[in-house]
Amino acid sequence: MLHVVDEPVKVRAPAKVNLHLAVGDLRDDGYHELTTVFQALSLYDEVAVTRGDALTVSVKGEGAREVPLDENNLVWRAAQLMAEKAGRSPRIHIAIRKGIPVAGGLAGGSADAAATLVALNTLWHLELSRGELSDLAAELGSDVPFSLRGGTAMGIGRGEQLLPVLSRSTYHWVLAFANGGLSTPAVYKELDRLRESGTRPRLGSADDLMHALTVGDPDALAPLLGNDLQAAAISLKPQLRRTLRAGKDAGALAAIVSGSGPTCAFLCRDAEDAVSVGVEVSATGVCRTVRTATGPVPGARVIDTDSGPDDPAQERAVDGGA
Ligand SMILES: C[C@](O)(CO)[C@H](O)COP(=O)(O)OP(=O)(O)OC[C@H]1O[C@@H](n2ccc(N)nc2=O)[C@H](O)[C@@H]1O
Ligand SMILES: Nc1ncnc2c1ncn2[C@@H]1O[C@H](COP(=O)(O)OP(=O)(O)OP(=O)(O)O)[C@@H](O)[C@H]1O
Repeated sequence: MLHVVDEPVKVRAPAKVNLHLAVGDLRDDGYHELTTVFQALSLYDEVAVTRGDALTVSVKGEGAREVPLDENNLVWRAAQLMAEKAGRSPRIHIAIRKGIPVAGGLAGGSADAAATLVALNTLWHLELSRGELSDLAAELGSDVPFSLRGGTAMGIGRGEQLLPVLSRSTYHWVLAFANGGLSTPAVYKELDRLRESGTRPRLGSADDLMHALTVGDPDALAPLLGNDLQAAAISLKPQLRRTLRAGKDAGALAAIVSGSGPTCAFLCRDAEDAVSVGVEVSATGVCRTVRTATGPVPGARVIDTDSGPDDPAQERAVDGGA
């Protein structure tokens, strides 16, 4: 699709949940060896890129005040990386509309970075392949290649090397956003500390979970969800226990911390159950707000200007939200 020069290129990128997150040993480079299964969710950030005089960033939406507007923003680094690759200067404005909570364990910053790569590939007519974009994505962060790809995929290495996963059917989720975020490095560090101070069980192989995904039955998938970072996230934010319990009590099939937390994700049997779980969790007051989402959905994609996170079919707040 050829874009008119001054028209913004808008890209929408999804949040993720780790259905399985097995954390191995700490490597010499400071990262942990992972075996993870990602699923992309219908909760989105939107990034609009236009030509400008200099590289500038603006942010609005969910948690916007906590997001840096300088080189500490992942989109800034994504723009610089693309500019280097293209041999040009990044004279652009990047407008981010956040639907994904900041530092929530849902890969919001990674979504924005992936969206920026896709947007600049279009704006500058670079025609980089998905593979080339994925290599650049891996330089920006471990979750960024998955934000680009979406769907359901296994991540190995530090999570950046993706392998295909066969997945049937659509899953229905409730996401409970917490007050405040958790720092990803701090959660990994806490897991190391917990492991040093006692034997903690480690998640086994993802084989059974992968089989359940090929069948597509949420009841079979639910008991197989697992996250080695969950204990560490709870250790840093003990109130997450109550949130997880509220999801189970409300009738969710499973309740897990998403990635490094503190967002909790509740797997539900169908769309109707998701709404009732969301309403009930919201009424308990254990979290800041509640959203329903489905997965898997595609990764970062250029969108038409008249659709996006406000599209009620894509992201819904649960009525009666806290
Ligand atoms: C928790 C997850 O979201 C699960 O998918 C990811 O592992 C985190 O991915 P991310 O936010 O893209 O993380 P990065 O920006 O690559 O790394 C941030 C920090 O998290 C820790 N980190 C991250 C990935 C990994 N495999 N091992 C780690 O120990 C390291 O301290 C690293 O310095
Ligand atoms: N575009 C961005 N959106 C949100 N936070 C950003 C962005 N760029 C940089 N940051 C910084 O990165 C930190 C982590 O943000 P992010 O929302 O990506 O966390 P997360 O969802 O927990 O990440 P992950 O699930 O990949 O570990 C924030 O506290 C913020 O300071």
